[in-house]
Amino acid sequence: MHIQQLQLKNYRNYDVLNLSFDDKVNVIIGENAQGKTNLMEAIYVLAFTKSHRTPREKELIQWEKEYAKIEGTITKRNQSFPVEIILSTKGKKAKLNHLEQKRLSDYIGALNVVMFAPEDLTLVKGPPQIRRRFIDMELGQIQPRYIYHLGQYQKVLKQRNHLLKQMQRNQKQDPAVLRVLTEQLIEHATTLLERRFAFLDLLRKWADPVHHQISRGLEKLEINYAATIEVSEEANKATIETRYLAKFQEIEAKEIERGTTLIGPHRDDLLFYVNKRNVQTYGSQGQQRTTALSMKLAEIELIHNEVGEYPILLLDDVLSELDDYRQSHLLNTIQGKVQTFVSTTSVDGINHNTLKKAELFRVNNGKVDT
Ligand SMILES: Nc1ncnc2c1ncn2[C@@H]1O[C@H](COP(=O)(O)OP(=O)(O)OP(=O)(O)O)[C@@H](O)[C@H]1O
Repeated sequence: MHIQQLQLKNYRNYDVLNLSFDDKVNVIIGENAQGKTNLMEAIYVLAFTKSHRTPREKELIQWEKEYAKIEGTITKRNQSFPVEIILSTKGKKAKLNHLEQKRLSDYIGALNVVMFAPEDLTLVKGPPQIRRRFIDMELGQIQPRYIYHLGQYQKVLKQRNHLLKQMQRNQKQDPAVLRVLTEQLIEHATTLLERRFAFLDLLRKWADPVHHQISRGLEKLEINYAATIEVSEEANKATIETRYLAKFQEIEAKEIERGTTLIGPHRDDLLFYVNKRNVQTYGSQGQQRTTALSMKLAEIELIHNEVGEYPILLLDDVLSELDDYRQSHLLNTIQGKVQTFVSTTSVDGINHNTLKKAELFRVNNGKVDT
């Protein structure tokens, strides 16, 4: 799939922008703070309805303006269709084929995007929420129903945490209410866990050969899911539910004492092993980078396999962070089949042929010259 056109209005430092893209490689070049990431971010928002760098959507609207609009024309399975996101101080609207979608989960998935930015290099070493976010975003874009379940889980989690806080403060609360919320939480937690296990199975299938190749055959990558209950990935729904229930009963007093929910998918993590050693603890910086790159490349193949089309790849200021070998591997892999956007302050040191043939966009203070 690819994005043919992009129009922005009041988006970050862009007043009005109207661009047509090459369906192979587009290089966004400019000095610091001119709007390169803003442009990449706009494409990301068009896919996910939210930014990769801030949860505060107000920041996306140009200062002093009431709303921001991102419009795109997407080509997928040989058909072109418009997509649109409108952000305003009152909320957010997502339109597909000019029709407003009631639920964002009905919109997400229309456009598939894989973003690779310097912060993704911390996927391995960084805090667990980075890895949970990775699973949630990537799984969500191939299975929009997952986003719905995630939303339901978060809603109940919030209510349950609120209740536990009240119980912690010795405010009179009916323990039966806690039991009801626990049951509801378990139901959604089980669905999330089952879907995450299935996703991981797919991810491994692609990540393992990719990693083997980038490491020149020297490394074997394994990815494990660390859940807050003891359960195998093959476990069925009933078993997962039983394990959650038993654990919640075991830790009830502790949860009240702490005033928060201590187990569930919101506390799970991914563990990466290279040649049987944990990369988070023992991996060199190079191995951690290779692992992060393997995950991104695996995602591209996974989406291709699940959706039937390659996603759009956004490489935001990340090529210069990779050494020549990893850079070439990445560019060779995507060459000719993945519409790619590369942002950079300079093309010096990026010698790959793919970039020499790319369409250039020069960004200067919220204006773009082609
Ligand atoms: N809501 C907003 N309204 C207007 N301008 C904004 C808004 N948010 C950010 N900006 C401006 O956008 C610019 C930053 O753009 P961006 O993050 O795309 O930089 P960049 O070109 O990617 O630079 P770098 O190479 O340093 O990452 C800054 O000048 C900032 O002041």
